[in-house]
Amino acid sequence: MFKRLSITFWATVFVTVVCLSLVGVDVWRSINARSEQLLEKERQGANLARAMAQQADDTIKAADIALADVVERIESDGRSARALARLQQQMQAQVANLPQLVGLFVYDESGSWIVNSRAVLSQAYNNADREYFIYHRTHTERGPHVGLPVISRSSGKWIMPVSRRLNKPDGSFGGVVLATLDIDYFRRFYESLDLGTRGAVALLSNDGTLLLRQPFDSGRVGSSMRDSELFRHYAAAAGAARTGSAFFHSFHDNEMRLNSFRPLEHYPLFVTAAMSREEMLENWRRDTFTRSIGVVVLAALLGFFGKRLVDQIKLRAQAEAELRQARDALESANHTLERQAMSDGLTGLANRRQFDVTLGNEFSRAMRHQDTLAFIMIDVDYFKQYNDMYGHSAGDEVLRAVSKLIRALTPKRPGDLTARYGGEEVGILLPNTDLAGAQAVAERIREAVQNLQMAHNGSPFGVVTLSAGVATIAPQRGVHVAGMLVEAADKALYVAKSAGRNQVSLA
Ligand SMILES: Nc1nc2c(ncn2[C@@H]2O[C@H](COP(=O)(O)OP(=O)(O)OP(=O)(O)O)[C@@H](O)[C@H]2O)c(=O)[nH]1
Repeated sequence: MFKRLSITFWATVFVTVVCLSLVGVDVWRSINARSEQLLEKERQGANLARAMAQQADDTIKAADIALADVVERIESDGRSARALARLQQQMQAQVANLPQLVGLFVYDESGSWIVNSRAVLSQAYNNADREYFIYHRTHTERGPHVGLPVISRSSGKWIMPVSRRLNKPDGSFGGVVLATLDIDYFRRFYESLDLGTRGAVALLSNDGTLLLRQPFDSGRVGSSMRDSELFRHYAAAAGAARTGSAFFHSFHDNEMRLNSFRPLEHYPLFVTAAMSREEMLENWRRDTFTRSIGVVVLAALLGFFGKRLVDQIKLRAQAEAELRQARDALESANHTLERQAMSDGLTGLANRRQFDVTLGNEFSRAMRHQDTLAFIMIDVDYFKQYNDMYGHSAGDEVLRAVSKLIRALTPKRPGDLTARYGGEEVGILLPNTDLAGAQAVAERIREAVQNLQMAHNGSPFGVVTLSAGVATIAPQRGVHVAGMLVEAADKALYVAKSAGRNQVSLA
């Protein structure tokens, strides 16, 4: 089946396959590069989330340790002026040691300052209305509480409150110990993270309240994100599944981002590092676009030159087919010419030239193989009279009819040859034939012609007859030549004519 398809078909298939492969490989490479890029960004996001969670955990933990210490001292040393003075110094030292701490404060059960790290006690501020104060007054748990960021009444800065409850000796509410963390401390850290220009990070409580977001927007602090895709996903997960990455539309600006989220180890909070999908794929898009243009141009060039190549092949194939046709026509014309050159136009028998060539060849062969070569010379009787009586054309007809008969009755072995030897003479060459065999052939022909009963009033027989002379030779090198065989047959023919015609005579 394949053999029947032309070379141009295969060339077209080849060029098409090469072009499609080029485009296919590039598409495949692009898809792979995209997956790689996303995977790389996912890894980067996970690392950022880990760093953020660690930083938040460490920052809060350090403040919380200070708080626990203060709680322990007040509850064991009491609230005497001396004890508070000593505590104040210690608190001051703690704040100086921890850069994230803005201040440490102790409030009594009414929300008024008892002692703080600043050494200034103003009664102008009362924090009984703060969320963390209300929380501790209404909750008996002794653990730390991370509150919503607020603007500090004493410093005017954004701070994040971390607090613990103070108990009186009877276990009733005795006030609050508060550490205020500098929001700028978090923001500086978040700014150092590489999230691209459209990235965002956030610190949230496990109940879906936004504590802090970068880019910072004071209006969003404390807002609920319970309806966000991120929080719904996080809240539905449990255990190790709370650490992961997924694409979500931003709750704030609807941008599609890859969010890498992770809970804090010691506090009911979690962080998320989010990178814009558009931005993540920007490099990949640019790269793919440039490369695709290159590939398309390359494929177009390949296609263009491939088409030209196919056209050239087509033209060549056409030219070759035409050449083959011309060659075949020439060969057939040559064969015809050859045949015409070697045969006689009137009788269709071999002509004298072919006879001479064949005689030479067969004579040599007989000499080599020490075979006998026979020759019969046939001549139509009283043919001059026939021509004179019936006309030359009728004479030609007789020659044709006689030749046809002779050819039909001559053996068809290789080397046997019937040729028009002269005007109305026909010669039959019979290799490897003895005298008796050749005589039988001659006699059969003579009889058959006579039996044709072609009227010939110029002949004493009344019909066209012929005479034949038969000769054979077993050629020997240096003794015989081919002409001797013809000569002997000719002589025998003369004898047949002299003896009255319509007979076969042997040499
Ligand atoms: N129609 C025709 N006549 C031919 C052709 N070739 C030779 N002849 C004639 O054949 C005749 C041969 O005559 P001759 O050689 O005298 O012998 P004949 O008349 O046949 O007498 P015998 O051979 O002695 O019986 C001549 O008249 C030639 O013109 C030919 O191609 N066509």
